[in-house]
Amino acid sequence: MSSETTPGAFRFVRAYLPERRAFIGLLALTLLATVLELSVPIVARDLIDQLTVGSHDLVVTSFLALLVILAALAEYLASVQASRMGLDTVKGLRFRLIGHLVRAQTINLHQHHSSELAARVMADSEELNQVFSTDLAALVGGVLSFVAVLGVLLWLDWRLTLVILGCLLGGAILITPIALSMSGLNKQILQSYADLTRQCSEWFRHHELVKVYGADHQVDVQARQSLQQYRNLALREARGLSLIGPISNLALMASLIILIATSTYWIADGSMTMGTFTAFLLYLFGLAFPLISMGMFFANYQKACGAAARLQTLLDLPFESPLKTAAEDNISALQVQGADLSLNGQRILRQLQLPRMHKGLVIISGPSGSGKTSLFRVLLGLYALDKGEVRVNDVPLQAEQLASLRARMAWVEQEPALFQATVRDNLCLGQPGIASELVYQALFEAGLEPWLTRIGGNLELPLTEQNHQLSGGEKQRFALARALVRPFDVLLLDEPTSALDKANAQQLMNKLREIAKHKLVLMISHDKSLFYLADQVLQMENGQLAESAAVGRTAAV
Ligand SMILES: Nc1ncnc2c1ncn2[C@@H]1O[C@H](COP(=O)(O)OP(=O)(O)OP(=O)(O)O)[C@@H](O)[C@H]1O
Repeated sequence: MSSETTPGAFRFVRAYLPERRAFIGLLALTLLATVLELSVPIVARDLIDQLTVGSHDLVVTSFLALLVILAALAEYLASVQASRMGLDTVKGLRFRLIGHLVRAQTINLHQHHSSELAARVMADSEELNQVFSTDLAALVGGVLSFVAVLGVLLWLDWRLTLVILGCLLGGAILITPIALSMSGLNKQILQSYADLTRQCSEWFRHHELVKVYGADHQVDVQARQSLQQYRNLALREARGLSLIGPISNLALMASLIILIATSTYWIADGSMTMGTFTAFLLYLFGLAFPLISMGMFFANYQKACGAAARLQTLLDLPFESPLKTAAEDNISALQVQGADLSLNGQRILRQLQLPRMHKGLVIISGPSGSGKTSLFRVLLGLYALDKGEVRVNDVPLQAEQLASLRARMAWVEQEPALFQATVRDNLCLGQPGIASELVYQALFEAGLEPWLTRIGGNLELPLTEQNHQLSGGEKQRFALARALVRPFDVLLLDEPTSALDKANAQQLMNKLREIAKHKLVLMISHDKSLFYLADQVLQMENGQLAESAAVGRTAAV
């Protein structure tokens, strides 16, 4: 489905709606509640007619009390069932959205702010929850009781019924355009909410920068503007929704006045009993409330359609590869042939050729912006090439092999990304259940023994969002430890020594040389003093390989 089409909210959530059984349950409970509620005025009429002639039957009174209690119980159960259905629906939808977004193509995700995506997954879907829980139950009950009440009223007095119905339908007609305007407005409100969430997240995440650069006043200005914009949109919506109540009340009041005026006349001339009048009064609400709930459903459904359209654009983001579990194939050789890559109209890699590599330490160097990190992303399958191929074990890499490829690769990013999670969870990413001994070993191998001692060897220590528990260099080594925890054939390191002092850099290089005896280690570095340790140095320039030099080591590549 294209992002331009607005899917009906029903069509959009169809896949996540609960089983038919749940709907039948809701319908049965609502039907029961409606029948019980509709029986109350009839029994009340008999009781009042008895009281007006001075008699009183205890059985009728007890029956009426029982009906009221049972009606309340059935209504309660129907309401719980509706909430359960709404919550299950939104749970399924959110699960699909989260799963889709973590598997969507990296390049598309780069266009969105993570907080905005999070806000959309949670806030937009909440609109659908409202419609498919409370409103849906009210609608089902409303339609049932509307039809039943209409039948009873026509039987009691058809002329009066038609007059009252006319007043109520007039109210419903007035409400319709208000409801219809909700879809577009709600899209704007949700976008404004997502924008605000993104801005807040940026301000709070970079609060130190904001303080040091005295940008707090700038934040004030932007915050005031964004909050005002959100408030104005929400107020427009509130104005629309607030009209529904008074219009409904007006229609109800007009009906009531007509009902009382005509009934007084008929009671006086003896053609209507007090009991029938009371029943009519009670049933009037049975007509008005369903109409109000239908109006609310209609308005909220329009809002939900706006939310569904926004969420559909997220589900339209293409997947990076078909979902497949990783196979156990080892990577014995890696090569790049004629790689072309453009991002946002800019050519990043141009006919790049990388020699066939199988083990050893290869350093990739070159000026800033020459495409080294992008090359790593290509090797990891995060960026898809426009032309050319990555060859794994001498065969062109296919999208469906990505999971297998990644299962044999370990990546140490340029700016180590750490989760706000425990040390263990950060290190065992994608490898839950790894023994603590292996985690400690990876930390030792990455040269983090002193840090581990400082935190008392506590793998359950939670890292904060800003990861202040680690220095810049420690973060780099922590990212290396995360890579070393997993089994791999190829280790990709993006400037791993940039934040290390000489001693730690030397220690890291010794470790990499050791690994390179059996595995392929690709390392991006600007540090020429390390080149002598490499088996090969590849020099990149302007998205191409400028130079390739075998250095006097084992020359295993
Ligand atoms: N997702 C993207 N969207 C747009 N441009 C991108 C994207 N990723 C990388 N680029 C651009 O590609 C070019 C190469 O970036 P890359 O990070 O690969 O360079 P690099 O050689 O690793 O640089 P450095 O040594 O400074 O880390 C840069 O100009 C960058 O702006």
